[in-house]
Formats: sequence, structure tokens, C-alpha cells
Amino acid sequence: MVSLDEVGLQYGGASGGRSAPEVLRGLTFTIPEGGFRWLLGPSGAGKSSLLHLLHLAMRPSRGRLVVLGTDVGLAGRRQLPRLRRRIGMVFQDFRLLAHLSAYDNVALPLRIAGRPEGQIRADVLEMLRWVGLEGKAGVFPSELSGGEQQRVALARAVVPRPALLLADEPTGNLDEVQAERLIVLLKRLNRLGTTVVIATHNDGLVARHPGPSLRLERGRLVGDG
Ligand SMILES: Nc1ncnc2c1ncn2[C@@H]1O[C@H](COP(=O)(O)OP(=O)(O)OP(=O)(O)O)[C@@H](O)[C@H]1O
Repeated sequence: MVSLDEVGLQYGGASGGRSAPEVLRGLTFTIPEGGFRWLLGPSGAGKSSLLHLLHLAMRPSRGRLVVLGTDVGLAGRRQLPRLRRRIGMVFQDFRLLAHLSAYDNVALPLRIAGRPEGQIRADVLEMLRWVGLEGKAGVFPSELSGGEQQRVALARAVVPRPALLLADEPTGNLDEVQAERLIVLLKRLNRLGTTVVIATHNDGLVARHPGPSLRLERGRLVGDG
């Protein structure tokens, strides 16, 4: 469950000085466990900033933010990294490591978490199968299409089995067919119980996959439902 109560964000923190404007203001909404939300709004509305907050990259400058049952403002320093491991993120520019194969990119979060190599293999191969890339395990990102790279990035985000999956313009660099394929995967993940939030400008995609949405304008929530 994700819940915001009068959340505001000022880059530089609450002590960022009077000159720093609030880029998010008075945000109050809840996403239930296993819920789905499109995150919509014009450029500069604050969509990425909101995803950064939900990804715990920043703390709100004001208000109360609860992510997966933890009050972020009250959480200790040690609690946040643990909580963050339960959150997956997919970016528009994929952010794969160029010197690692598709397999090793997907394996990375499990290796960082210290999972023994023997346990990793089955999960990584299952993930690559899930995104339709079982034949490309040994291939490097530069040899994959944009859609394939994004599916590797999705597999990497999903392999630790996050409870919350955030995606920031995940189809921004993809053609329509690849974009469609990615959204189908994200919606399937949501049906399996993961809470999913997708920020997008792609109105066609939203029209083809109607679902509840949060709409931001100039840092304020102007639509929820
Ligand atoms: N690191 C930063 N430091 C200061 N201000 C920032 C920073 N990142 C974003 N902003 C400001 O916050 C506001 C919201 O930006 P944000 O990137 O969240 O919007 P967005 O809705 O995701 O836009 P887009 O759709 O173009 O990606 C903008 O005014 C932007 O200039």
C-alpha cells in the first residue's frame, strides 16, 4: 500500500531555502496493495519527482508518505535500504550495464543481495523467459533492440520480486509494437499482485489499456480515479 497525506517536495529539502519552489504540493492519495495507476500530466508536472519519492530516492519536504506499510518520515536509516529492495524501477533509457550480458544484467540485483549463484540461475532464466528473451541470455545490450533492452530492464526490476514496480516513461524510446508488448507485461505483473505505477505521455497507450490514473499539473494532483 502507498499512501500520501499532504505531501510536498522541494529540491534541496525543506531547508532548501525560500528560493527553492515546491515541485510537488499537497499530494493526498492512496494506492491499495496490488493496485494499478497511470501517472499522467504535462512535462514538468512532477511525475518523475513523485516516482523518485515513491522509490525513496528523496524524502518529502512535508506531509506523510507511507510506502509498503512503512512511514518513510519515521523510518530509520537502516530500514530504508531494506524497504527499497522491495521496490523495482524501470526508466525510459533502460539503464542497463553495457559490459554485462542480458543474463548478468538480470542477475545483478540478486548478486548484490548476496544470493548464492546456484539459486540465481533458475530465477534469471525464468525472468528472461517471462519477457520473451530466453534465447538472448548471452547477448549484450548493444546487440539488442530498444524493446528487447527495455524487457531486460523489466526482468532486472522484477527478479527480486518487488511488491511495488515503478516505471518512468518506460515506452518513451520504443515503437508502438514494443511499447504495447511492455505494457502487456506490466499489466500481467499487476494481475499477479504487484502494485504498478506507470508515468507516461503516451495517450494512445492509456486509451488502449484503460485503468485508474493520477493526473498531476504543476505539482498538484488534479485527477485521481
Ligand atoms: N534535481 C532537480 N533539482 C531541482 N529541480 C528539479 C530537479 N528535477 C526536477 N526538477 C523540477 O521539478 C519540476 C518537476 O519535474 P519532473 O521531472 O518531476 O516533471 P515530469 O512531470 O516528470 O516531466 P517530464 O514529463 O518532462 O519528465 C520541474 O519544474 C523541474 O524543473
